Amino acid sequence: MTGRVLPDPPTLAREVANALIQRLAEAQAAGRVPSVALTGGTIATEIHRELAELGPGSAVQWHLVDFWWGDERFVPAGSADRNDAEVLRILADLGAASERLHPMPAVTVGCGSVHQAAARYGDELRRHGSQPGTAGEFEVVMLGVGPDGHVASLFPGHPALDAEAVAVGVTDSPKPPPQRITLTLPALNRARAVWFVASGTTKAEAVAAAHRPGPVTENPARGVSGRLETIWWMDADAASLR
Ligand SMILES: O=C1O[C@H](COP(=O)(O)O)[C@@H](O)[C@H](O)[C@H]1O
Repeated sequence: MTGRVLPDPPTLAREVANALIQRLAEAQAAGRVPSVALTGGTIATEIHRELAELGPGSAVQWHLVDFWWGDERFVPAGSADRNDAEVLRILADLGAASERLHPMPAVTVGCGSVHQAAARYGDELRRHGSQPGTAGEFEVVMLGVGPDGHVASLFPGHPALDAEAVAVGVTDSPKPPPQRITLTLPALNRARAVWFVASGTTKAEAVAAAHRPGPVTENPARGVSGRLETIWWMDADAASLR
């Protein structure tokens, strides 16, 4: 596990966006079509805005990247509550291929329950992973961290932490909105690299706890790591209690 500490949120966001661009370009140069799992959250929003600035003219072929989400709020498409609300437009502007954008299902008339929607997303990810030419794993999983140590929509003490399916529905998220879809620990752990992103003093205790050994159910961030790399990207405030 590696820690990268940047002085403040803007510097952190720029550094992570630059690193992601570099990682995607390297993966493409090595002949891979990388899959990235995006996250929601305060610092993630800033990272996405930096991608919008730095992405054009970079070495990344944006139409040859698959974008997935680690979790999503099960609300109507376009709702400001959705993790994909702003970044979908940013990715489209960068030239991402519409068939390589994989937003989690939104609430629509007749869409079924959040559990059915989660199962559909899991099927989509499994189908993609079994296609020839795909490694079936994420190049990078990005994860914001809640003040309670939640990652994606995997909350402390929640039964979803024990799920073995690829994605599950959550109906009782302690953080609103209550209905969410989340990738599970086994799915998030199918990653070459896991990058946690955390900023601000409200995250400091959760970040420190994630670095201590202990039960995953107390701090879900403890349960995720990359096969080749796990990086904690933090600003100085988030890193202050490590
Ligand atoms: O609800 C969520 O919260 C976390 C962290 O968000 P933040 O605003 O406290 O940084 C986020 O990572 C997750 O994707 C999201 O659904």
